[in-house]
Amino acid sequence: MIHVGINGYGTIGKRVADAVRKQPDMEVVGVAKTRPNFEASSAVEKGFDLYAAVEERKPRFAEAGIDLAGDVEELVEQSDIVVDACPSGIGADNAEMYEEYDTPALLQGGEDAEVVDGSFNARSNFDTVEGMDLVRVVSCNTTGLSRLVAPLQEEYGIEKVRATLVRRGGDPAQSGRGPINDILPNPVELPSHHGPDVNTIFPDLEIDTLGLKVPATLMHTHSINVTLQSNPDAEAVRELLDDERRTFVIPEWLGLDGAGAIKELAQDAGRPRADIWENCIWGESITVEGDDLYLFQAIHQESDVVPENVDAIRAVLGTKSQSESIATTDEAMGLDDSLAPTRTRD
Ligand SMILES: NC(=O)C1=CN([C@@H]2O[C@H](COP(=O)(O)OP(=O)(O)OC[C@H]3O[C@@H](n4cnc5c(N)ncnc54)[C@H](O)[C@@H]3O)[C@@H](O)[C@H]2O)C=CC1
Ligand SMILES: O=C(OP(=O)(O)O)[C@H](O)COP(=O)(O)O
Repeated sequence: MIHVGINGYGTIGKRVADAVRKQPDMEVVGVAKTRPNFEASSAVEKGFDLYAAVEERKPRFAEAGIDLAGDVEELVEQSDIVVDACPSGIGADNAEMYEEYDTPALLQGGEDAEVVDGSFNARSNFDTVEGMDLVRVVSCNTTGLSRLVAPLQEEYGIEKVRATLVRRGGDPAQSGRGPINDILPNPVELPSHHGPDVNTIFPDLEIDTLGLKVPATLMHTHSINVTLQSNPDAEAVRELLDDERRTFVIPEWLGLDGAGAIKELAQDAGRPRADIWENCIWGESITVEGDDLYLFQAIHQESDVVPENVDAIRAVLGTKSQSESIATTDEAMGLDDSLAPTRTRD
């Protein structure tokens, strides 16, 4: 059994904790929280041991009637690996603690590439992180781009990727974020961090990325142009992408016109928290003009990195091969249960 600690139990941390708990080869040691809130309450309800991330705030847990199993340092010491899902920048601050206890850790996409020994995407570079102390699971958008690049690169070769990322303003519970009535170039300078981040996974790839932020909370949407090194027809590209494990090529008949409908489908399919772990690629958008491929895809920012974190645990510890790990993760999480009966998988 791999003993996994989760430090930071918010949007990403709570999802990773649930996914890790479902794995046949993993056990959640506990989760660290800074304060008692609704997420601490649900962690207790789920039976996760709670550890205090900030010593001085321990009395607040006692006042809320929440028992603590210890301090975050104890969690780190007892864990074979820690998934750090703290807000951007805090993961880098925590690196010293992980080093002190000689516990490898996964940081998230909000951290800078320079902070870690390597960046990770299960489909693209699983074998590169074994034995590393500090690994970054790249951001939701970067994960979505990497999953797309990997099969296209292998099958057709890529001359250049140009991606415009229409980013949700905040997650549904982040009531303080925006914009609420605007469309912002964000960042206004090129490239956005996503292109250089994709290059931490594919060092030699030519890629330009532009970002916008819009008043939406459900998903990001990508407008993609890939100049290929060969000229496949659109149907071949559709089949290639449909055969990937963590992509969902949306058939036209489903009538999914946007993120709202996709989330509704996930809810109807009984997905936990209506999560969509796959890239959602509109089948009709897949178009090839000469050697230029175009498509639209939607990315569920709160959950696409969750199976990636699970695979990164095994990749760092070297306990399973890439294909074994991805298959185990997907089966345990229910990712193999397609959102709609559009394909069969071996
Ligand atoms: N929310 C998203 O859409 C995605 C976020 N990420 C990345 O994941 C990381 C976490 O993001 P979210 O889960 O969205 O943030 P969040 O704010 O929802 O959750 C972070 C949690 O960590 C807690 N925390 C704060 N300081 C802490 C400390 N010192 N020790 C332990 N816990 C602490 C917060 O109270 C909160 O519960 C960031 O690097 C972010 O860039 C990556 C992909 C998507
Ligand atoms: O990793 C994410 O997005 P990103 O790939 O645009 O940085 C998550 O959606 C978090 O982004 P945020 O920094 O806007 O909360």
